[in-house]
Formats: sequence, C-alpha cells, structure tokens
Amino acid sequence: MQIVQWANLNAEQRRETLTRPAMSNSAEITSIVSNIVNRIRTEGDRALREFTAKFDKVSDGDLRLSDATIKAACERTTPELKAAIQHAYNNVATFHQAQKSAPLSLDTQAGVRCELHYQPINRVGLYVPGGSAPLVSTVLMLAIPAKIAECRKVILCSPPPIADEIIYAATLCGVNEIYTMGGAQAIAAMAYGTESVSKTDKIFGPGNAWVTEAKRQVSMDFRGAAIDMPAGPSEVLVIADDTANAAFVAADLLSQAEHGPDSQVVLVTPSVELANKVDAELEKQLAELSRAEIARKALESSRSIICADLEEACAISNEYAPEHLIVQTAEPRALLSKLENAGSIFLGNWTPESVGDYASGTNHTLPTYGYAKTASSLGLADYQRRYTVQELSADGLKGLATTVTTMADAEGLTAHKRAVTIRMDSINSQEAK
Ligand SMILES: NC(=O)c1ccc[n+]([C@@H]2O[C@H](COP(=O)([O-])OP(=O)(O)OC[C@H]3O[C@@H](n4cnc5c(N)ncnc54)[C@H](O)[C@@H]3O)[C@@H](O)[C@H]2O)c1
Ligand SMILES: N[C@H](CO)Cc1c[nH]c[nH+]1
Ligand SMILES: [Zn+2]
Repeated sequence: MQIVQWANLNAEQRRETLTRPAMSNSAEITSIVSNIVNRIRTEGDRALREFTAKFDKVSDGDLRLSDATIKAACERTTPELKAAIQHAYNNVATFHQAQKSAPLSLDTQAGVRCELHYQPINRVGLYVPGGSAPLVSTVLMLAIPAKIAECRKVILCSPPPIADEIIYAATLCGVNEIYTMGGAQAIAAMAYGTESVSKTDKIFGPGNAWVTEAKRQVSMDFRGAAIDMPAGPSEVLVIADDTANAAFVAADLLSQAEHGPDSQVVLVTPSVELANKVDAELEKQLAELSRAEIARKALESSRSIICADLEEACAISNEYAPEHLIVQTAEPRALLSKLENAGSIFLGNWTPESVGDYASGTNHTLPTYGYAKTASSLGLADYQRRYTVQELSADGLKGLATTVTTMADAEGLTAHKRAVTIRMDSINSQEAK
C-alpha cells in the first residue's frame, strides 16, 4: 500500500487520495448499463437470456429455480454450514426484530388526532452477488428484514451457477421465488418484470459497479423500481494508533481487499511506525490467501495515510465516508462522538469487520462511494413505508379553521378555504338549532 503524508498533500491531491477506483470508469459503465436496462425493459426474456449468455456464459435452463432444484440444493448443503447459517440467522433476526416501531397516535390539539402507521412494501427483489464469491451471508442480510417486515412477495436472484447454500439460506428465510441471473440484466428484470421474472416495487442488495449503476438507473425511471442504496464494491477504513496490533490491522484490510480488485482499503494513522509494520504484515499475510491476486490488485489503489493525530484521522474518515470503519486505538469508544459518515463502525481490537459481515447481527449491506454521508445501513425501515392518518372532531375543526383559512387566503387557494368554511357553516347551523 502506498504510504502518504497527509500534511504534504494539497487539496487536489487529498481529493485524489480519497477517490474510489470504481468511480474512475463510471461514464463507460453508465453507457453499457443503459443499453442493458433498455433492452431488458423492451425485449424481456430474450434480452435477459442473451446477456446471461454473454456475461455469465450460461445459455440454457430455466431462469426460475424449480422446487426440485431447490430441494436438491438444500440436501447438498452440509450440516456444518447449515448450523453456521442458523447461528447467523438468529443474531440477524434478533437485531432486526428489535427495530420494529410501534405506530404513533396523538392529539396535536384538542380534537385533532394524528397517527403514523407502517406498512410493508409489497413486492421486493433481492440481489445476492455471486460474480466472484457466492455471498450466502447477503441472503440473510436482505431476506430476514424482508420477512420480519412481512413483505408480501420476496424474490431473490444471484448469478449462475447459483450456489447450493444461497438456495438453502433463501429457503430458510422464506423467499418466495429464486432466479438464477446476475448483473445489470438481473436488476432490470426485477425492476420491469419479464415473461419469466416477477416485477418488484423495490430492489435491495449490493453488487459490483454494473449492478450498482443498474440500480441507480432503474430507480430514476418511474416505470422501474425503488432501491435501497448504492451498495457497491467493498471499502474499509481503519483508524489505528501505535497501540494497535499491526497483524490485526493488516488482516482487516485484506478481508475487504479480497472482495474484488475494485475494493478499496485505507489505513489512517498518526504512527509511521505502525504503517510500516502493517505494510510488512500485508506482504506476509497475502502469501497465505486464496484470493491473493485479487487482494493485491485492490491494494494498488489503496493508501496508508499518515496524519497528525487522531483528531485529524477522524476528519479524514468523515470526509471519505467509508462503508466500514474500524477503530483500533487505545480508547476507541472515546472517538465515537467525533466520527460521522461511516456505514458501520467496529470498535476495538476484538471486533473484526468479518463478524459484522457474517453473524454479529448488524446488516452488512451498507452505502459505499461516500454515500454514507447521507445514506444509512440497511434496516427494517427500508422494507416499510410510512403513512399518516388523521381524524378531526367538529370541535377539532373549529380549533383549526381560522388558521387554515388564513393560510389558504395567503396562498390564494380559495377551494382549500372553502373545504373548511363549508363545514364551519354546517357546524354553526347545527349549533344554532
Ligand atoms: N456494499 C455492500 O454492502 C456490499 C456487500 C457485499 C458485497 N459487496 C460488493 O459486491 C460486489 C460483488 O461483485 P461481484 O462481481 O462478485 O458479483 P456481482 O453479482 O455483483 O456481479 C456479477 C455480475 O456482473 C456482471 N458483469 C461482469 N462483468 C461484466 C461486464 N464487463 N459488463 C457488464 N456486466 C458484467 C455479470 O452479469 C455477473 O453476473 C463486490 O464488489 C463486493 O465488494 C458490497
Ligand atoms: N464486506 C461485504 C460488504 O461490503 C459483505 C460480505 C459478505 N461476505 C463477506 N463480506
Ligand atoms: Zn466482507
């Protein structure tokens, strides 16, 4: 990893240092994805099969898995993996079940009742990445909240060949339909529907740059579908001081670097000594990894930033807005109030990001590309819509009438005013009797 001195960089160099690699070829990706999305919308299954053959090298078989295929995949999943999936399931379900909000009902003034209710989003589509690794954990992160929210139809897709454990986890979570398709074409199919694929109202899930761009495009089209967030190539930023264990820091950086060559990992530390030790550790540990080449590629666009102190480390992290932020300092919780804009924060030496990726209970679907400045980690609320209800008594209307008619006058909206005065006339004539 390239070691850079923050103090020596000008504003442009600082911006460049914090730029994600996946963003550099975005114009090309936008145009490729736009063509894919338009063709799926207008040609349906025919285009879906064509792109599946082109990008995933599969040209036959059903897009939707049959009951027999699902049963066979579940039988092939090993008992050890089933037990691990169940353990993770329990923690993720516990954390998301606790996010249920009770409806709100109160009188803002006498006779004016205002209520806030929650309703599940009807049809949801889940995208489980499978291009370079079959992310079974993502099934749990996307499908458990969908089921807790009681979405009526939950469909899931993942690129071919879809792994047995993805099918097993989807079944465990009560997913209604499973499709073997991936990339931008899968997102477009779930957004618009095709002859074989059910249309959905909202699409969830992470993916590579093509998947994320497709989500963005379908969400901008009123005929398409809403989306959860831009959840693209994985990122982690580690803030560490000279008390940190360099081997732990290197292991955490590599755990995200191995996701893909477009992953980005960043170390921010006031200690040059630690940065050098981490660098040596990275080399040592890379030799033991099965995905060393992918991780090495990701490290090429990654940085160790030497800053003045932990205060500045927090400021750099806030500017970068990482998907994951790991804090390995003498007093990690003391930094929490200074930290903004991270998708998920991991405090202390004993909290590797891997636990959140798989099984602690928090959701691993998180905003990337700096969207953590405004977007949140995936939660139950994303699978629900809020709506309000109000009911006024005659006395309640009396108490609001002058305010509403005065404001309607100010806006020049006489029909609005009349909807109140016509009722006030009725109330007044009833009372006169
Ligand atoms: N942000 C999060 O919450 C989060 C969570 C999990 C994973 N991730 C990220 O998700 C990503 C998963 O990526 P992946 O590639 O392994 O799987 P993927 O399923 O997202 O993408 C694979 C698909 O990309 C399409 N594709 C491949 N090359 C293409 C090309 N040249 N043109 C058009 N389409 C092409 C193919 O159709 C293929 O099915 C990783 O970057 C990982 O870091 C993010
Ligand atoms: N780190 C990924 C989110 O960026 C999630 C994941 C799944 N499996 C392992 N990790
Ligand atoms: Zn991960």
